[in-house]
Parts: sequence; C-alpha cells; structure tokens
Amino acid sequence: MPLHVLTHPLAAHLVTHLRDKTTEPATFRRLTHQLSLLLALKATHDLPTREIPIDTPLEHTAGRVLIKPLVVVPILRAGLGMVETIVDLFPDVSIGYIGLERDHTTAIARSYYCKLPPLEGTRILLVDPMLATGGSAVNALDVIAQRGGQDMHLLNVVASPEGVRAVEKAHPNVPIYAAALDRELDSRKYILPGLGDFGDRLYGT
Ligand SMILES: O=P(O)(O)OC[C@H]1O[C@H](OP(=O)(O)OP(=O)(O)O)[C@H](O)[C@@H]1O
Ligand SMILES: O=c1cc[nH]c(=O)[nH]1
Ligand SMILES: [Mg+2]
Repeated sequence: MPLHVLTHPLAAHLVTHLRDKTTEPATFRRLTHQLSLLLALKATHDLPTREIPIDTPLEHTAGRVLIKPLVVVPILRAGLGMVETIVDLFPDVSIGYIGLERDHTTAIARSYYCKLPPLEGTRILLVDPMLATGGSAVNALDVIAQRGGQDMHLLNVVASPEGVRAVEKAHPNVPIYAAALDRELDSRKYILPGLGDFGDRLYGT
C-alpha cells in the first residue's frame, strides 16, 4: 500500500521548525497540532458519505454527511500530541490507547497499556509522530487487527525508510501518511536527520 508524503508547502515549513533544536515545547506542541491537521485531512479524504434531506432557512435541499464511525488510537506517549486536533475535526471520534515504549538499548517496543473501543466497521487512525524501526507501529497494528480492526490508517509526522518497509511487510493494506520521509536510522535507531526524541520534546522531559 502506498506511502503518502504530504506535498503541501505548509507541511515542509512546519516540519522544518519542528526539527530545529531551539524550538521550545510550547511551539513544538503547536506545530504538532498543525501537522496533525494536515495529516488527518489527507487520511480521511475518502471517507464515505450519504445524502440526507435538509431545510436551509430558504429552501429544501440535500446535503452529505459522514457515515463511517472513526476511531483514533494514539501510541503513548508521543501520539497523544496528535489526538486533540483529530477530536476537534471529528468530535464524534472514539479514542483508544496503546502504550508502547522502546527499550533504550535494543530499541524494541514493550507494551504496557491497551484500551480500545469497538473497532468493527470503523475507520481507524493510528497516530504516532515517529516511525523509526516500525516496531511500535507494527505491534499496534497487530493488536488492532486482532481486535477486529480492518480499515486501518497510519499517521506519522516523520517516517524512516526502514519503518515504512516494516509496516508494508507486516500490513500491506495499511496506507501510511507522513509529513516527511527521512534518510535513515542511526546506530541507536533514531531517525536522521529527524528531530530527536519526540516525546521528550513534546513534554519537555
Ligand atoms: O518505530 P520505532 O522504532 O518503534 O520507534 C518509534 C517509537 O519511538 C517513540 O516512542 P518511545 O518508545 O520513545 O516512547 P515515548 O513516546 O513514550 O517517548 C515514538 O513515539 C514511537 O512510538
Ligand atoms: O528518532 C526517533 C526515533 C524514535 N523515537 C523518537 O522519538 N525519535
Ligand atoms: Mg520517546
């Protein structure tokens, strides 16, 4: 399934400021919200709608409304920075949580929390700003699929080629939306040029 990298000039502008090591957490959070908005719009461009009759103050007409329930699932903790924007855009969205943390030496993600709403028949937006080895995303997609999730979409701010390959191999039907596709991973499995540890920069830890 294809990787969709945002091509809007605003996306490049926002990612550049996000990468800048002098960007403070408050600005970092605002940039994350703005990028999440662009990603969410792109990942939902094909949501199904149905026609309904309505009355405007002037006449009877028809309009279209969304018909597929949406679920957003952030991978804790950095993914939380992307949720608020999606809830603003889609107030009826249900929210699930998957807690995963990479081991500092092996970079393998360990699961510590999982709470998901009913998933059948929904469009699922799995959100995590960083796709590095892909271990966290594949783990989360596995769990969501085991719980009956089918229409899964992955939203990342920065993706690495290795992470994209891992998701494509394990979940070939899952579209990946990213604001930037970076060059490679370093020996500690951090993305280059990247932006460092997203969770730490978001929360000032
Ligand atoms: O593709 P991967 O190699 O799995 O790496 C990406 C993961 O690493 C970061 O989380 P981290 O484990 O640092 O947890 P945090 O969000 O709590 O800081 C990031 O938010 C992703 O979840
Ligand atoms: O570069 C990276 C890789 C994983 N997690 C991050 O926050 N940054
Ligand atoms: Mg982190």
